[in-house]
Amino acid sequence: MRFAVVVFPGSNCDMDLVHAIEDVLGEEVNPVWHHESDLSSYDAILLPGGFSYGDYLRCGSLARFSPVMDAVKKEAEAGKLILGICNGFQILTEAGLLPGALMRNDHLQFRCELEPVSVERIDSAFTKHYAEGETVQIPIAHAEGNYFCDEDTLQRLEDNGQILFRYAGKNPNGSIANIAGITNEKGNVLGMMPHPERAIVDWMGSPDGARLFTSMLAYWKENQAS
Ligand SMILES: NC(=O)CC[C@H](N)C(=O)O
Repeated sequence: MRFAVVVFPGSNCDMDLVHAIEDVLGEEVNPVWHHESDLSSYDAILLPGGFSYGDYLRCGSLARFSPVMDAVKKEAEAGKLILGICNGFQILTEAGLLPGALMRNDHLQFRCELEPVSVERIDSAFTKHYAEGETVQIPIAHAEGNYFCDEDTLQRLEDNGQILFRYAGKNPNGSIANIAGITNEKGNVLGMMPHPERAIVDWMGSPDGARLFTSMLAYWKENQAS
């Protein structure tokens, strides 16, 4: 399986993601500069965390105009797996690949802490290696993780099972319905505020993020076979 990690000016979790894919999966992974216009040779595209374009105007609002985003949209439509983590999630909402928006945390502080997160369904491409009803520990690190959408959109997210992760402890940012991560309707595009690449082995505080990556690989292998 070939992974692309898109690097925007201001990304700072790109190499963490590259190492996570190498260490957890041992699969091929390439950092790809945001000027790239063809991602067709990749099976999965990862948008990392950070401060793209210095978070000017609004997190992700400038990165969504990067040339690479047309290619990301094209591969998303083709059904490839797209994962946006933190700033990557913000870019996916700004680009319209996911509904809703990420606003400033309600307390206006940057929060960096290990967070209990409930896995809402395990029949998705990203969560098949988790257990039903499991609460995992994955760190957050953001100032704008306060997910918001209108009531109709929220109802649709709930009805379609698009909410994959919710904060299971005290809501750390004011996010509506405790949302920590959502997919698109087809389920191949995931945006999440917690950082699974920062939780892949015990010494990091939790190994729980690793299974998100192993889930993606297992899903891809199954789809290859069919
Ligand atoms: N770790 C990150 O990706 C941070 C995202 C964004 N810069 C924020 O503070 O919300």
